[in-house]
Amino acid sequence: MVGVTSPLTTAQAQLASAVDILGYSPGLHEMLATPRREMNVAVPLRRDSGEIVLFRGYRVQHNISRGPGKGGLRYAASVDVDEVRALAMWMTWKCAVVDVPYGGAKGGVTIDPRGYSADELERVTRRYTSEIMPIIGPERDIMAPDVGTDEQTMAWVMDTYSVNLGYTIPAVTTGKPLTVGGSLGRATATGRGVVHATQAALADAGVALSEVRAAVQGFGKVGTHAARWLHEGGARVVAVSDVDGGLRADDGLDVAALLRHVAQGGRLTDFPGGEPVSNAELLTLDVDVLIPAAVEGVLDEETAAGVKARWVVEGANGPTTTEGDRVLAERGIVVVPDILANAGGVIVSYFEWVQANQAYWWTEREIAERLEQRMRASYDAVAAQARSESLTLREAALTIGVQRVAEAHQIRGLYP
Ligand SMILES: NC(=O)C1=CN([C@@H]2O[C@H](COP(=O)(O)OP(=O)(O)OC[C@H]3O[C@@H](n4cnc5c(N)ncnc54)[C@H](OP(=O)(O)O)[C@@H]3O)[C@@H](O)[C@H]2O)C=CC1
Ligand SMILES: O=C(O)CCC(=O)C(=O)O
Repeated sequence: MVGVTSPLTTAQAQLASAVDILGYSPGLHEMLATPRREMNVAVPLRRDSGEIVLFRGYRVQHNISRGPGKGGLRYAASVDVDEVRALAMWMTWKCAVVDVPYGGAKGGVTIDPRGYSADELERVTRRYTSEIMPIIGPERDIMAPDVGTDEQTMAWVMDTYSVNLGYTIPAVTTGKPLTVGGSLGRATATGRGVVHATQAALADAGVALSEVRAAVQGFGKVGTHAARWLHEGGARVVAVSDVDGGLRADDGLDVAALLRHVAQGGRLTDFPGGEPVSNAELLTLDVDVLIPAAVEGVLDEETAAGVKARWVVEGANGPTTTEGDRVLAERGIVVVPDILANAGGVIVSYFEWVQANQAYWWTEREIAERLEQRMRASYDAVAAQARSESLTLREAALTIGVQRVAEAHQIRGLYP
């Protein structure tokens, strides 16, 4: 996507650094680096106009040693198999770091959803699901929304899977609408978890959320809720952006009014309560906390050199390249890594799957409390490892995640 370094290069370099710290053999490294299973499918679509177009679709199960594959489904024109491989690998370490009983998977279709009608997107989703039917299922691989997909997409996937098997199977997807077995709190979970991670990192430095100024890149399913929870927690959100650019207000944006404006169909950049700011400028604003919550690779070596925030909390997957990460570390900027910071989504997806399997629904308060507990416990374990081994938070999170996966292989007898 954005940037010169590909997401797969970044993901592989991160794994290599964890393997180096853990002292693993080349054979084990290769096993951890290699996706367990991949499907590459053609997804034809008859457009509303009658024209036939063809997309590529992928589902990559990077690792299934700790449980079923788990991870989102992305619709974007820039999707390719290597990006999906990287995202699937990050899911593996993420699920292990926050100790949910899953492996890691991800899916993608090379389609820009903005150019297609809802009926067309439904047909694409049903065809893609039918093509990958053999490898998904509530015990095999469970999908969730990612960039360009949403609750409706998950309802179509669940329905297609269910009608093929002849009965309703809500646990095949998470992030579904509540009416078909979705969970309270899933829609807001990733953004909420990002704010729990932010609070935990700030607390390590004796700083309260109410004392900080923050900028959020990306105003989708993650960014909107991150901005909202930051605002509600007393932080001053001074800039937000979407693909068309951003808005800044040095005294703080009225996030509640901005969310209402966007919910009513307004463009973020047309909101009257701020000045324009570009996506590039947003990353180097004079803030305490920077939350990249859009796409990969935006914090490369050059951009990282200009970051003024003291904390970078990765709402997106892979927003920082390996070179960007080195520069941020050298400059003493604390990076709360994606596999920890944005894990709130998969944590509540896990709660949704548990509820669907038991056909018993929890209250919103139970979900919020359990999410916070798990985010806090995961952050504390990563921070303790970072302190005791003199690692960055990313190195600590990766070594915890990679080690848990390697141990699962070892105990199952799959050690090479
Ligand atoms: N959804 C989830 O639960 C989880 C998502 N993530 C990760 O978080 C990130 C965002 O996902 P999500 O919020 O779900 O996706 P959405 O599609 O809901 O939102 C993406 C946002 O990023 C904006 N955007 C797209 N391209 C750019 C760009 N080049 N520069 C700046 N902004 C851009 C979009 O703008 P516009 O709307 O105008 O297109 C939109 O505001 C991804 O990396 C995803 O993998 C991680 C964990 C869980
Ligand atoms: O909720 C999930 O299962 C996974 C969400 C996701 O794709 C991610 O965490 O990157």
